[in-house]
Amino acid sequence: MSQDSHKQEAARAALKHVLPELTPRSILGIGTGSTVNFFIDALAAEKDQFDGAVASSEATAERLRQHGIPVYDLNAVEPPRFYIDGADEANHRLELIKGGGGALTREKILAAASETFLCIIDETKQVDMLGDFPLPVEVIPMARSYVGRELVRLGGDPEYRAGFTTDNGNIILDVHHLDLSRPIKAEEAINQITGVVTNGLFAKRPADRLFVATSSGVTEKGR
Ligand SMILES: O=C(CO)[C@H](O)[C@H](O)COP(=O)(O)O
Repeated sequence: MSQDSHKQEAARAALKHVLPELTPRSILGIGTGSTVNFFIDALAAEKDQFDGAVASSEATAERLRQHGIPVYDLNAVEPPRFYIDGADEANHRLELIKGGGGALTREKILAAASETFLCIIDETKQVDMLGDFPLPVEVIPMARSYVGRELVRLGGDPEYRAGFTTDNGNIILDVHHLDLSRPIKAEEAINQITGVVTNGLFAKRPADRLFVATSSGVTEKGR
């Protein structure tokens, strides 16, 4: 099975989990990326079963609208019943690295604001220790050099994501070689740097449930 088929399988498993809990008033938080796109495409057939969605990016909002799914401002609705999103890495404690697509800040807001965070990945994203994937850090543009120097002081090797601007008008530094053996500490330390909007470690708010698509089917892990 291809990686895309695995992503699709994980998305289908999450949808199966979500559907029995939806009411016509339910709001869903929807993440960003190729795995979640499979979820959105499958969700479209069920759009009568819930009210609408809050999107973690302009790209996701556009895809939802194309399917006729209403998209709301987070401030205008009740807390989303579920937040569904992919990840770049997930460890056995369901801590994640996210932000490969650059939507990490809105993703973190939705993960925080939603009742239950479901993460959908293919098996290539499963790791024993976070950190092979460079950690995305969203930064206010004028603080780029300062934040870069501070990240070096923390042991990292930041790389400017050239030509990319987030939906919030900021830049991304992808940080290699950080020691993420204590993910909550690292998440807090990086967020303390003035000029950092947030970083892509989801350790203080890990996923509640992880759906991992493997060659022998989808496994589910909960916290
Ligand atoms: O965090 C993300 C976007 O900011 C994505 O969830 C992450 O990059 C995984 O993407 P994909 O499903 O395309 O592999």
